[in-house]
Amino acid sequence: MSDLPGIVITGASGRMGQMLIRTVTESDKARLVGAVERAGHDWIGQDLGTAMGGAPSGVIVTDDPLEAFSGAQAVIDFTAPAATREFAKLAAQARLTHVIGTTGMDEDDIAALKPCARHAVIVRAGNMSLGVNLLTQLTKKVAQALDADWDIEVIEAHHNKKVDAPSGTALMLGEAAAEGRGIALSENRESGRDGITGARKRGAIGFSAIRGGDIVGEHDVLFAGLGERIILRHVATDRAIFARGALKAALWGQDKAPGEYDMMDVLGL
Ligand SMILES: NC(=O)C1=CN([C@@H]2O[C@H](COP(=O)(O)OP(=O)(O)OC[C@H]3O[C@@H](n4cnc5c(N)ncnc54)[C@H](OP(=O)(O)O)[C@@H]3O)[C@@H](O)[C@H]2O)C=CC1
Ligand SMILES: O=C(O)C1=N[C@H](C(=O)O)C[C@H](O)C1
Repeated sequence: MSDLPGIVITGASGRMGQMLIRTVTESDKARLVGAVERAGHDWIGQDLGTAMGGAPSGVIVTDDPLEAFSGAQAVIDFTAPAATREFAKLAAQARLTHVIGTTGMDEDDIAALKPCARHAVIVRAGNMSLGVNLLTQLTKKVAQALDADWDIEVIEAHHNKKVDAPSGTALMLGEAAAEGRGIALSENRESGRDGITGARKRGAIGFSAIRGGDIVGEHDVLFAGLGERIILRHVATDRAIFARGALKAALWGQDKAPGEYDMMDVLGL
């Protein structure tokens, strides 16, 4: 039996689930040992490779996460907030590295991870790509250099199946801008403008979301001053960038102490 870290993918049939399965399967640094889907899903009990329209893989899709986690070293989870909360408890029980890409988690969801991080290495980020994590650092630096005469707006675009807004990435970028400016995002966030909104509040950090077609993910951080604008932009054209980052995080977590980490820790940024 190989001693490469064994990885389980949750939400196996999803857009990211399938991309993660391909990424882990093609990697020579890890092996795919489990695939989890929701009870009642068509894929349950089927060979994963066959379900994905390819050759048999030897991994049977299960709706029993605890069973899948028991033979693994890491779980990569891009699903939904309620599912991620449940997976976090089970990953802690099995002492796994839990890589969380799920977005749209509220304060309660995030607080629920804390006790799990006493037993599991949790790496969570709204975006696992190298490019966006670099952009986050750049955003913080630019915001540090500019005062509130420069209005900050985060504009994001995603495919028409996305269920949460602003995107996890937009919130990461907004947090970085707020940190650079030395303010709390929660007290300065402005989103969903419609109707007679009144003039823009000085110092606000604005968010706008576009949804359409098959857009993978695009993010602009706009710094609008008097007579000039700076735009920092990231364009994702392939979901493989998120999957590669997530696999890197799962491997990185193997020799770390339990706790909560993000992609900045993984990438050393
Ligand atoms: N951090 C990052 O870098 C990135 C994060 N994301 C985030 O990842 C998440 C998933 O995105 P995407 O793949 O596009 O979405 P999809 O809807 O395509 O996939 C989500 C998958 O999770 C499954 N799922 C939901 N609830 C459960 C459950 N209780 N048990 C088992 N499986 C469950 C869904 O099953 P079912 O269809 O039956 O509901 C589905 O297969 C989103 O939050 C998205 O924002 C996406 C890309 C990058
Ligand atoms: O749902 C998506 O697709 C994506 N979600 C993440 C987010 O909310 O920022 C990352 C990426 O932009 C794709």
